Amino acid sequence: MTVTYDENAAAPADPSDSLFARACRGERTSRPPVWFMRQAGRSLPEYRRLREGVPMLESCTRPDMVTEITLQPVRRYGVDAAIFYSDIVVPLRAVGVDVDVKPGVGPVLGRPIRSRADLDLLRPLEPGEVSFVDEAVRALVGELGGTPLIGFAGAPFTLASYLVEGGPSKHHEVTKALMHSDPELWHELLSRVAGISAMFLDVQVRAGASAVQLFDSWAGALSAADYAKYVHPHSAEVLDSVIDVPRIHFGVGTSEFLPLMASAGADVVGVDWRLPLDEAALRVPGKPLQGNLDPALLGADWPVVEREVHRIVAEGRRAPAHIFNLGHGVLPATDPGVLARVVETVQAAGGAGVAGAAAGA
Ligand SMILES: Cc1c2[nH]c(c1CCC(=O)O)Cc1[nH]c(c(CCC(=O)O)c1C)Cc1[nH]c(c(CCC(=O)O)c1C)Cc1[nH]c(c(C)c1CCC(=O)O)C2
Repeated sequence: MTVTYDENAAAPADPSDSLFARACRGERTSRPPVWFMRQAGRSLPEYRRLREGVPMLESCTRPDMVTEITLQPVRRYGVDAAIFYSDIVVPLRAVGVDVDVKPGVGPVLGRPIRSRADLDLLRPLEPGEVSFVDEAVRALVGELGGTPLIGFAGAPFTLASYLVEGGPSKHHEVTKALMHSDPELWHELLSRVAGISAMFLDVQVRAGASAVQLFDSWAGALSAADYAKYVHPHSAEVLDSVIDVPRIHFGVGTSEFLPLMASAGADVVGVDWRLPLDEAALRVPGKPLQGNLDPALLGADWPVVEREVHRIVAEGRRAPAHIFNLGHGVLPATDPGVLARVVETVQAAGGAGVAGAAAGA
């Protein structure tokens, strides 16, 4: 026994040596790194206190608030990565789109974008228009030390759905009608949104983010054929533009076209709770996977949650590498105590302390 590297010991000083970064590169780790989508936010009392009286999108423009909110779950849970606190519509608002986030609803537009004339509203994002992002990322990278910071953006389809529908939509019917009736307008719209998302990621990466995640939360509303034709090229444009850091590509309900999500340019493929990770590993061979505990199950009795965590850790071993996460974001009513126990359980999995041999390091 010469290997002494303990993966549960204090994080290494360089985020690129972290367990999370190694898993992103496809290295097999002794236990999965763990973080949660929406780990910052309403499930945390300290978040609710800090946000009191400050509108969501305003909080995103205040680097002191962004920094504190991003750090809150890292302190509380000891997760293996931080995710930058912001929102997918922040860069849209920065270019002048009249969008707000309504509590309990989501992003809502003053006026939906549906015609060629409306496209003028979607001009390219200048980095200076989101200087508050640059500032907050730099502050965070300093505070986080060896813990990696994940930057993110909304994928073109998910953002376009909000823009075209004017708000959250169950069936995305106006969006789909536009996509099929006027493909030329559709592609121009997605290409503009892709440029904005790519620049939003670029700002975060240049400021020091260690990885990025592209969220295509509503892509699962599409058929594989429509995804391939109308969306894939634009998501690929965003992912291809990212330099030097790992790219996680996540969608909800996208199990039927997981290989397309991978081929759009993902280093890591995010999987929701519908598809077991061992099955996902067969669909995207060679790709590290991220996921996939059903966030709704966090409300079940602890033995249920614990069994699910163990199942997911075991199934994740069928992939080259696994990053433990939920299958979608933390729900606001989630008990933070349960998330803390999930982190503990994942971090104790896989023979903590005897990391080297199992990690094949
Ligand atoms: C679709 C989407 C949005 N925003 C986002 C997505 C993609 C991920 C997903 O599918 O969940 C991305 C997002 N939004 C937020 C983050 C921060 C980082 C994190 O994950 O912790 C991230 C990564 C903060 C937020 N974004 C939002 C909150 C809640 C705001 C509040 O405190 O009221 C947070 C913490 C608001 C928001 N913004 C959006 C919705 C649907 C909502 C919820 C509206 C509601 O139910 O009140 C759009």
